[in-house]
Amino acid sequence: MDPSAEEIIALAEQLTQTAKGLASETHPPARKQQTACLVLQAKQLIWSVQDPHDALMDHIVNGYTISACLAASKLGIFEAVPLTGTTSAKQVAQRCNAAEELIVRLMRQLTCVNIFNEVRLGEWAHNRLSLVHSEHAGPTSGKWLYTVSLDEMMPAMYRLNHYLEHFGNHSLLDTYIETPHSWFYGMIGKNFWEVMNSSHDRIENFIRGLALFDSLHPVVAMFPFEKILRNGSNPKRPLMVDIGGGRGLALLEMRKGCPSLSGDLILQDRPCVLEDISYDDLPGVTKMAHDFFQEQPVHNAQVYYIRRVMHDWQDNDAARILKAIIPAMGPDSRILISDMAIPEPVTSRDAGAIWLDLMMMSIGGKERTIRDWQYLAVLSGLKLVKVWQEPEKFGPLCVVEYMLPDADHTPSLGRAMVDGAADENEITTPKLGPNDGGSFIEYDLDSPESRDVDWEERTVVADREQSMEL
Ligand SMILES: C[S@@+](CC[C@H](N)C(=O)[O-])C[C@H]1O[C@@H](n2cnc3c(N)ncnc32)[C@H](O)[C@@H]1O
Repeated sequence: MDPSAEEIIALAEQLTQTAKGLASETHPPARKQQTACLVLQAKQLIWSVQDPHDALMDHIVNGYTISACLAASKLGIFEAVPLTGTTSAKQVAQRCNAAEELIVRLMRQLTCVNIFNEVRLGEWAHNRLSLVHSEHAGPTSGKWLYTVSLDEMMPAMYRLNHYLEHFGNHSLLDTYIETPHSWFYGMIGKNFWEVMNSSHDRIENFIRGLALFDSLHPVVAMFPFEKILRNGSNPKRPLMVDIGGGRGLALLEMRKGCPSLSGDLILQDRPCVLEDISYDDLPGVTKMAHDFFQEQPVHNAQVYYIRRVMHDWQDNDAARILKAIIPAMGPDSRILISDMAIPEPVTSRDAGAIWLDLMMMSIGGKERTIRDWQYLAVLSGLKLVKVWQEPEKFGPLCVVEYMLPDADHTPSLGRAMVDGAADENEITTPKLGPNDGGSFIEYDLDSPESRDVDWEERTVVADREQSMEL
């Protein structure tokens, strides 16, 4: 079980090689990738050599670090320490209107995990790991991500074992109103949105935090809209309906990023969400109150777009949302779902995203694997054309492309991207033979091995396939 000296040396040498490569790399995206690789290799080295009890202790420390971070954030400690220079615990205590001893004890915990430097006894300065928590970091501050992910959502999931003890081990997966989240906040009988809307601060903080996730979840970069929609584009035909579109930011990105496409952009959401959005916020976008469980009123749009919505819903309700769109679809209309496709099997490099599935579990939702997206297509009576995914750029985020089962257009573009040989006109308007079935290939639901995995070591030994073509 314990690694041999040779294995440890090999891991350390691998790390040195990656560090040397990084030192000579100047291209920012490549540097980012190499840095991620270096961090993963460093973690692998630690996991190999660390005493298992020490590793367990690290998890315990993490739990307490989180509570120290949240309390520090609430007290304003991250802002009370100046951007440059140092400050004493006494000054921080005065600025935060809190007891000095409290400040010292919280900052000690943070200092131990390299959030803040204690430059002299009782005197602290920011470092790169503390600054990101602070409003000093401007719009990229992680503060609001923390507020949503940890302050609002985590306490419920942290108590999952108590929830299961109370409701039983077969509960949770078929309810939205008896969830860990609604239970923790004493609002059994209310769904997630009702709990969120129960306080103005709560929903405000949530929306603010969610907005930060926007920059991590692009629209135009994840699907070749202009290439695929070009031939069907027509000023008289709706271009895109953003269903459950929130504040409509996806549509703004679409208009800006795809200038060659014409047609209306329509934002659908609940009336209370749309009320707050002015015309100036969303120039050129039509707002339309619509309950997505009711039949879709906009017919023959090129795209029915659904981002970060389906993961709120379990399969039967997710299928209801999709079935409500089907009667409105034209022969070449597409449903594009931008969510996540959990890699199977997961590995350590997926940890930065997989936690979202547990967060969704706490409110009765779920993230899906490609097989789950396939299942949802069958349940809804749709054809899964392709799952667009570029793990190196966007991790497990993906765009799932559904069409009507007998759709007369399918995007062979994906294949062309792989082959690099097809003529562009052929690509966008392929004519299929009666049994062609488009790019719909059989997916073996019993075999999750979409990655080449060394099961002995449980490490990925080859790159995950990009944009899995189905
Ligand atoms: C997580 S947000 C995603 C918002 C947006 N698509 C984005 O990516 O920023 C889920 C959205 O679904 C909307 N929603 C929830 N139930 C709905 C319903 N029955 N009909 C229409 N929209 C609904 C919510 O109001 C919210 O804006």
